[in-house]
Amino acid sequence: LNKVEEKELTPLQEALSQLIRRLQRKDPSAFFSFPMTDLIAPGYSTIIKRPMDFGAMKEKVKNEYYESPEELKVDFRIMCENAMIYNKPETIYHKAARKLLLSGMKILRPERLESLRQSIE
Ligand SMILES: CC(=O)c1cc(-c2ccccn2)c2ncccn12
Repeated sequence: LNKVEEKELTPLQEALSQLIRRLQRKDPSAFFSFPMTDLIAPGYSTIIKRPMDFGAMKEKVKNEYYESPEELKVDFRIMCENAMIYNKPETIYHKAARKLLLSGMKILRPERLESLRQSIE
């Protein structure tokens, strides 16, 4: 290990990081990379009770917050649903969120998470 203690990732952290990489490829405009601010989204913090973004998910993986891939799936769904709540249906953000949710649910489908969990037990 070099001076700055480089922590090895656990198998779960490796698997979750790979899932996030796959999910982020479905957000080419990076609409979901960073938390919303009331500056770019007026009233966001009063309307959305559980803000979530890919950066926050990566931080939770790093801090070993997630104990299973299913917990990551919950945050992913919240992130997409937040955008479909805050943004009107005709906006690019609402449409991007709906599309991202659909493609994400394929990546995170139960069978895949099952076999992933078995592979790291
Ligand atoms: C995801 C979302 O709700 C969102 C992302 C963005 C956004 C805006 C610029 C760059 C990246 N993401 C945004 N802007 C205004 C209102 C809502 N949004």
